[in-house]
Amino acid sequence: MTDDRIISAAPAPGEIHDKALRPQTLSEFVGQEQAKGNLKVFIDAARSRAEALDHVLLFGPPGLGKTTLAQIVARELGVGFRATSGPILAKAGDLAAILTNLEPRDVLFIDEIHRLNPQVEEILYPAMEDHVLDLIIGEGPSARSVRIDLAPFTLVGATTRAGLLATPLRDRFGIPLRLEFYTPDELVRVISGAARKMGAPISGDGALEIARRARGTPRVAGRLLRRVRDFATAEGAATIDRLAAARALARLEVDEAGLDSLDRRFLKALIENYGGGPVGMDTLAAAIAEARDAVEDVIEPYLLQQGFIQRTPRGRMACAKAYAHLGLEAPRAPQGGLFE
Ligand SMILES: Nc1ncnc2c1ncn2[C@@H]1O[C@H](COP(=O)(O)OP(=O)(O)OP(=O)(O)O)[C@@H](O)[C@H]1O
Ligand SMILES: [Mg+2]
Repeated sequence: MTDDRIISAAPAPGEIHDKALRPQTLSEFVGQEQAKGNLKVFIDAARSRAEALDHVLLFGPPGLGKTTLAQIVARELGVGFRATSGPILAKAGDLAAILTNLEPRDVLFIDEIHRLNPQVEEILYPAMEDHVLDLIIGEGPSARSVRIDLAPFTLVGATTRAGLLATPLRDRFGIPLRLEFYTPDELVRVISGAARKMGAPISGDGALEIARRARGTPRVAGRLLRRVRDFATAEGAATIDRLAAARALARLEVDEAGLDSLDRRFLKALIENYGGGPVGMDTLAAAIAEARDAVEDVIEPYLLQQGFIQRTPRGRMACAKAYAHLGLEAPRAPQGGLFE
């Protein structure tokens, strides 16, 4: 299962520390400079006009800080925060109940908004556009529709891939923001901040060692930090330095590039079973016995971003870097059609 991985970007059940480590303000939120810069302008403008902020869509791979950013938006606006998620909202009435309870300018956060049921999505459209709810009361010939006015509110939606949203829904977000993978330097700041909050002394090069292997993802960085700290405690080390971090990460089977056994299994299957591709995602996911969604959300984005694999119209292909990483010889470019 993907979620058992130490470097899985999905939250583990009972990952309680996450909350305490969450940055509380925009200035405390590391990285994502472009998204943050734009957001700050729009938040300041909405505040000064005492209006609800336009609807915000946050998209990007898991664990990059979508939930954290949504909470920060509410805090910076000085308004209330309500959180729910696509799969939880089973019936239109569930969403209606939440919407009618919002105070003016509140932030409603809907995580996994690509998983809304179509009936729920339908009542969301007029709510987002005109701040009204159109409900049908009764059935058959006696059914009638009633319109309820809502307080102006801000919907913050989060999804791993904006392409999963229906176009009419996507178009109703005035502020779409893509979150990017973090650089190792940014992750060093995330890790140092988290270590300080945990009361775990860590050296600069210790933080860098973890950052380099955290797949550009703060949630992974936080999880690795906690495990590395456990190893350091067991060894009686006062400070987490580079060597302590490297030793612990080796024991966790996270390699130099931040790939774990599942990533390596994916690359191996692509190269050894399918000659480096191109091969379809369904075939590949089946080859490593994982759900296609999990592979597309969790494994693939980082491998793509790091240039281990390439997406082509005919399927996924291994790049030279993947062969090199696994210590395999890459085929020559003309025959193999290999990408650099
Ligand atoms: N920019 C950041 N600076 C510092 N810490 C961060 C940052 N972004 C995320 N984190 C930390 O990483 C963890 C994961 O963040 P968060 O839960 O917001 O991710 P997410 O994008 O909502 O993930 P998912 O898509 O899985 O819901 C949290 O513990 C949070 O404190
Ligand atoms: Mg989240």
